Parts: sequence; C-alpha cells; structure tokens
Amino acid sequence: MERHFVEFDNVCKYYQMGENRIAAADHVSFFIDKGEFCVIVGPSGAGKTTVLNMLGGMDGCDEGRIYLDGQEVSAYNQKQLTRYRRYDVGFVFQFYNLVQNLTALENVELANEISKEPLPAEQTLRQVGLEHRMDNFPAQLSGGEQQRVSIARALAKNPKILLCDEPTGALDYKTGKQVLALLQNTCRQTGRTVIVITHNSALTAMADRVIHIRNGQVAGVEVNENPTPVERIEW
Ligand SMILES: Nc1ncnc2c1ncn2[C@@H]1O[C@H](COP(=O)(O)OP(=O)(O)OP(=O)(O)O)[C@@H](O)[C@H]1O
Repeated sequence: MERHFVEFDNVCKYYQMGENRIAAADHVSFFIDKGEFCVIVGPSGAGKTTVLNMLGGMDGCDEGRIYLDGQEVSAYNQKQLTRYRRYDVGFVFQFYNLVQNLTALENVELANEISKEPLPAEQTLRQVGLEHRMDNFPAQLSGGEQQRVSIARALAKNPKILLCDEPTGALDYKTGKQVLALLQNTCRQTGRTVIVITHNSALTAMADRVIHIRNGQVAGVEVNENPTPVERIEW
C-alpha cells in the first residue's frame, strides 16, 4: 500500500494518573506529504507535544501505527529508535537546548558527529544567517540567534523531517517572526518537511497543512493552496 510521507493511523497514547487514565492521544489519524510545511495547532494540554514526541521516536504509542518515509516507526525496537532519532529527525525546542560551553559552530558540529550524512556545520550556520557568530558562545547570543543555532544544528543532521515544538515560545514578536520565516524558507528552498507545533492559531495561515488537535483528537485538517508568508501575518 502506498503511504504518505508521514502517517498516523489510529494512534493512542495513555497516561495513568492515579485511578484515571488520560488519553493524551485518542485515535489520532492524519497524514503529511513530503516537503510540506505543517502546523499542528491546539490549546494547552491538547496533546500536541505527545504527537510530536511519538513522531520523533522519543515516546512510543499504545495503539495504532506511525509511519515515516515508508518505515513503521511504531514497530521499531529501542536500538532502531536510537538510530531513527539520530539519523532521520531534526529537533527544535522552545528553549534551544544548546551546550553552554561550546561555541555556535561546536554546537552544530556535535550534531554532525552522530549523523550519517551530515551537512557541513559552516554551511548550515550560513544558511541561518549566522556566519559572523560562529565562534560565539550561546550566552553571547540573543534568544533569536540561539534559536537559529539550534535550527542550524537540526539541519546539519540532514534529517528527513524537522520537528519544532513551540520554536518561538521564548522569543519576542519580531524575532519569533524571523525564526518562523527561516523555517518556512528552509522548507521551500530545501524541500524538507517541517512540522511546527503552536498554540497560536494565527500561524495556521502560513502552513501548507494545518492539523487541529483538541482533547487528544484531530479536530480538523485544513490544506492551504496559497499559504501566506509569515511576514504578512499579524497577531
Ligand atoms: N508524562 C506524562 N504523564 C502524565 N500525563 C501526561 C504526560 N505527558 C502529557 N500528559 C498529559 O497528556 C495531555 C496532553 O499533553 P501534551 O503535553 O501533549 O499537550 P500539549 O498540547 O503539547 O500542551 P502544551 O501546549 O501545554 O505543551 C495533557 O493532559 C497532559 O497533562
């Protein structure tokens, strides 16, 4: 059977909280095509991070199946999951997660070392506009610059997919927009599949595909034939 690049098929994830069982993902099904810029949107606690963590191989599912690029991620054993996280997935987090005693360049090189076909660290730093900041430590960089380093680090792994969990959550309005523009341009120019999690529904206009999550379920999917460049979106 021909599969989409990313596919969730009736995926469930439960958490036991005392007597209660919470369905953080409750029969979640959706797909994302290769090269799409996808926004997963929903209120706090809806299950967005749960979905992203399962797709990123950081968390398993209890029911259903998850596919990426023709492989069933949900069937991987621990060793396969480690390889998958290393080789196939680039992560961008809200708080950058840079190593403080390494320079920007060294932070990116670190990711290179665990990758199969990495891109040169200098190249990805140039791509995010930080060629002049390579030898600076994270503490010497602004929040927006640190997030650019973390994007360069994720891209340097040459991953099949870029997963971004609230990538602008710690940034001011203008800087956040610049980081989103960078992610959107990266998707357009390199054809890389990018998924951004957000609670900000204004960002849905910039996506090729929008997946609405509510109460652990897919509340709706929208496809934008003409996504809006983030520079033209106000919130
Ligand atoms: N490790 C865990 N143990 C117990 N419950 C959890 C755990 N992780 C998540 N949950 C619960 O699962 C539900 C979904 O959480 P999740 O973090 O995926 O939501 P979210 O949409 O990403 O929210 P936010 O935007 O606030 O990060 C919530 O009710 C949350 O409390």
